[in-house]
Amino acid sequence: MEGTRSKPVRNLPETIHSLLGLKSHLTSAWVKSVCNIVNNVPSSTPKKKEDDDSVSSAQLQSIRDQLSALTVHVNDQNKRRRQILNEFLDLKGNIRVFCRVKPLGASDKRKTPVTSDTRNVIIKLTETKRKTYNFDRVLQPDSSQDDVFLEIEPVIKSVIDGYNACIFAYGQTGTGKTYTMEGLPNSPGIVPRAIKGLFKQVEESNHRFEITFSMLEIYMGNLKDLLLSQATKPISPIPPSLSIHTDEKGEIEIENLVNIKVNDFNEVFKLYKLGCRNRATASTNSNSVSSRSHCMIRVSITCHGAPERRRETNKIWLVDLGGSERVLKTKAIGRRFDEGKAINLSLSALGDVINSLQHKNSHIPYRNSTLTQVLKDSLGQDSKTLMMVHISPKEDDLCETICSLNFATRAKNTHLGQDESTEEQVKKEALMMTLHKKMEKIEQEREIALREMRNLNQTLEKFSGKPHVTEEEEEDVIREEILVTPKKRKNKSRRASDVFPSFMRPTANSNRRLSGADFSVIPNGSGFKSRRNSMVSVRAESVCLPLNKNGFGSACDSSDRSVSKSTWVMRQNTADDATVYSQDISECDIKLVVSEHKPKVLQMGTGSGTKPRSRMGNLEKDVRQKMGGREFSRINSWLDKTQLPRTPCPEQLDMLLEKSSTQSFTTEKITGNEFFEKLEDIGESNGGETTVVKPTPMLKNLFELQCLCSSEEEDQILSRFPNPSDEDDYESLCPPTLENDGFSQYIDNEWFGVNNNRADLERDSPASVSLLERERDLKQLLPQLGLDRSLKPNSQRGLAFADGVAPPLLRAQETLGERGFAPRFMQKLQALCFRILLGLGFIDVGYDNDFFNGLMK
Ligand SMILES: Nc1ncnc2c1ncn2[C@@H]1O[C@H](COP(=O)(O)OP(=O)(O)OP(=O)(O)O)[C@@H](O)[C@H]1O
Repeated sequence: MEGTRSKPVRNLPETIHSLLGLKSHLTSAWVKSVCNIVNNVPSSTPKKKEDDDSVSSAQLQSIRDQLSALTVHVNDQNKRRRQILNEFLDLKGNIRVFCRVKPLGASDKRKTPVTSDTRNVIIKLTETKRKTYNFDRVLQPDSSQDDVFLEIEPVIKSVIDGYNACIFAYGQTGTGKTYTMEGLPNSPGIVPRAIKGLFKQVEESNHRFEITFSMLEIYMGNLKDLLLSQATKPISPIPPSLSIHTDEKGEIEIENLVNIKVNDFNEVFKLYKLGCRNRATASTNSNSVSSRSHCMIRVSITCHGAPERRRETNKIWLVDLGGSERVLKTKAIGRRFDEGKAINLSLSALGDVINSLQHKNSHIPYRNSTLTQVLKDSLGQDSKTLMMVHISPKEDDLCETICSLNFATRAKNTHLGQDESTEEQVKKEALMMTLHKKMEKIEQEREIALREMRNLNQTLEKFSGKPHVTEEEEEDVIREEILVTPKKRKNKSRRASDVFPSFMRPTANSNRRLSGADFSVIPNGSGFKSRRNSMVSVRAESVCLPLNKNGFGSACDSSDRSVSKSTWVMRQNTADDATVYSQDISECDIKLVVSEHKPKVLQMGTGSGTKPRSRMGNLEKDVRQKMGGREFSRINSWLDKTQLPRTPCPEQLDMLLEKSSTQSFTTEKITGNEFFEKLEDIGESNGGETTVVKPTPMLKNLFELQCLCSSEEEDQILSRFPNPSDEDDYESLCPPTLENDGFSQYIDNEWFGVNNNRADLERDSPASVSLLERERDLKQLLPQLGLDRSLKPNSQRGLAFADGVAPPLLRAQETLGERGFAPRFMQKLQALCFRILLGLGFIDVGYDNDFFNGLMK
């Protein structure tokens, strides 16, 4: 800089000299032209900018035009692809039957009577007699899960194209149905691959899809929602009964079935795990964890504004059928026998339906079983059906294998296999190959177009700050707004109990049928409160079951009737019933007594004779579950409501930690803390300065967590804590005493480390087992929550916890200041802790004075 500035000074004489030398050139024309240049310099910059602006806006418009053209092009390609795929699947057959042969076990050295090639299964009946069964495809014992999915893929694509589809696994118990459908962690089966495939297709598509997930079970002819946690106690709320309906378009809808919107595979996986836990399995002679029911997964897909799709909303059913086997062979008795009978009856009905469809009969006997009623719109017409028949190559299983193969033969497309001449088959194969190639070409072109669209969108976003929104996407946003808004007004509707005399009010059962888990409240006395402000207790007062000689009546022989009349009741499994659950008993009559809960003033101390707050834990759970009902559309909130106890999931924790500004416990004097504003002025005034305790990150953030109860629930909980308007009313300031129930009896104070006298915790209760399973998670989570850092090295009763004892999550003693706060503070604190417990899902945990005293030490 120095150099450049001094240079003209140094060269000034030379410059003057040269200018003087040039003076002959300083004509008026020269001066004018220089002036022009000089004039143009300042004015040229803004002008250039204007040009840039006009160019970029033109560019933007051109990008938009290109995007619109590409959208049209891709839509067109989608349409063509759909047509070709449909043609391809038509040639293959809309109902296709595959056979999968299970590999022989290492210990099974005997010779197998089953041999196979890619299309045929040959059974050696005697030394001289062989029988051949042919299929659309035979998956031989060495076939992998990849090979299976390769055959499934076109069906998944057709689901994206708006067709209904149904893939089910059929076969004798233990032949690998669950292996094919679910697979193992290292070799996933059809269900995870299909769902992943769907999400991949959705991602690649230029449309917006909404995907929902449901999971149900047909057990003994009755439907059970697998996404609803089973009630474990007699007083738990009864889940809504499911019933099958056909809408005006002929689509099947299952009323009250939980249908949860899912955004990615992980969400589906969580729900799937939840559903599997609720499944009915038992040990049979053939399989130690045999499915005693049909497990059905439904994935529904909605896409608005895609006219090239067959339907706006369509679905795919993925069904793991119950194991078929001759009940004589299994020597099943009692419930096992009934289960086997029910499974066989519904499988036979399924075979009848498929056979009638294949023969294009005028009457299709859908109504013969619950299974076929549910699948009605996904079997036949233009739906894609794929049946995987599983057989065992073992000699011992030969009879079952022949039964399964005969079943499959009935279902098989009569136009395929041996009924076709070789010439016809070759012609068809060639045509299919051509179609396949065409489809591949279109897909490649589409992929290029989509990539280009993505690039253009990025450019557009860079220049204009917002992505290109198609008309369809705009419509979606508007539609979502329209759909979401009315939900908020839901609770304002009047109840039948407000309007009708008692004899006209719906019964508990009809309520359940009509409105899911929404129980009707019978007003008790004149002061009927709205649901928002009243506590409701629900319990089954009496249960009348039509017991026959064999115990509970089997519904399998009247599936039609049982669908509409089935009701749900919990009962404990009897010793001979090893089935993991048994919720649904047909034709039973349940009297529901629903009464309003009146909050009462509580007695101080644990030893009080009367415990007016008894069953409060359950009550809260009831309310939570009831409020849950079918209204949850978000998977996490659904899981929060259905899985107790649970810890915040890792994603929530990440979010929580990210949000957390303070990572360690501190006690300091602050004013106007946001957290305590929520608790109102609970601190003790101290010379004009409010002494409060800065909340721990965990407490603070838990408050914000989604898994905390809704404001409505909070109101209900807080209504149990009387407002101490009258300071002299010491009774009202007593902490609530919740009667221990369920697993809380095993953990009560030990949970919080207040009373360590009880060394021998019982570990065999299912509840305590699940709780202790959580303990491991919680221990791992503590460092993340910053709780471990708050420990004092010599703390006797700090946050350290003995092995095997559940961690004292909320015993953050340092944070809670000194003793001597007014009872009012105690009371508010209890309310807060209760909320946190509820948020964490530990609502069953009983707590009493000791807990709070320990907390305050
Ligand atoms: N193709 C296969 N390759 C490897 N293992 C298999 C295969 N098929 C089945 N198995 C194994 O055989 C066992 C029984 O299989 P699975 O539970 O899937 O049978 P299932 O037909 O679903 O029985 P059920 O009807 O009683 O539920 C499992 O341990 C499974 O891993």
